Amino acid sequence: MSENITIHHYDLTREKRNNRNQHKSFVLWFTGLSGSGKSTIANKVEAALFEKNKQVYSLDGDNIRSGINKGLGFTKADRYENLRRIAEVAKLFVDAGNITVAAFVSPTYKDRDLVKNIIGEKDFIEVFVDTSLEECERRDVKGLYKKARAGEIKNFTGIEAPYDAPKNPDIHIKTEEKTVDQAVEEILNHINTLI
Ligand SMILES: Nc1ncnc2c1ncn2[C@@H]1O[C@H](COP(=O)(O)OS(=O)(=O)O)[C@@H](OP(=O)(O)O)[C@H]1O
Ligand SMILES: Nc1ncnc2c1ncn2[C@@H]1O[C@H](COP(=O)(O)OP(=O)(O)O)[C@@H](O)[C@H]1O
Repeated sequence: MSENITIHHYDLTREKRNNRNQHKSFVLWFTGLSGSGKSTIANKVEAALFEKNKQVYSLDGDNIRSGINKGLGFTKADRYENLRRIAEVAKLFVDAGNITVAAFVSPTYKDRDLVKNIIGEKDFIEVFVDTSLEECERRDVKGLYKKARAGEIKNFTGIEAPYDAPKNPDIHIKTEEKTVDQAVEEILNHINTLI
């Protein structure tokens, strides 16, 4: 099948889009436990970039899991497939000239290696939203930890399923030591030369 597919090259390239936008396109990939603060920080980063007239788009977990990835659950294999598709979508958004914000638990080294390889290392900025399990559980924003502890949710990250903390993230946000606004500022400073 794939040997019969021919790739077409379009005249309107990513470089032309980046030139018109006057900034680079890349992925800010947020990883962390449920309730760590990924969505809260990602949302504010997106808003701040939009205010600066940047071309920016967020891939939202709920939309993805109820749309393109409907039917996938939380086994290792389903998470891997979930993240593989998200990475492919993110790559398209980067090609379209967007600063692409993606906030997904993406729990294992294997998951994040896959994502980085699909997107390409030079376009991938890993943001580790580092919040202890104890604090996430204390926040329990959606009441999911309580359910997981009661055995009502299987394979919950941090409880029954692993989370491999990134060893060398591009940006490391410790939310128990920083406010949301400080985290946003740190991320904007990091990408300053790209935007
Ligand atoms: N078993 C289990 N483990 C972890 N999380 C669970 C689970 N079941 C449902 N949820 C909810 O789904 C959100 C995580 O989805 P992701 O697509 O980011 O997960 S993954 O990257 O494929 O691991 C996650 O959202 P966030 O809280 O925003 O991280 C949870 O609300
Ligand atoms: N410094 C902080 N950074 C991010 N979130 C924080 C911080 N302090 C408290 N919070 C709270 O923690 C919760 C994080 O929830 P959320 O952003 O939905 O996490 P996630 O997307 O990782 O599941 C929010 O209620 C947020 O207000």
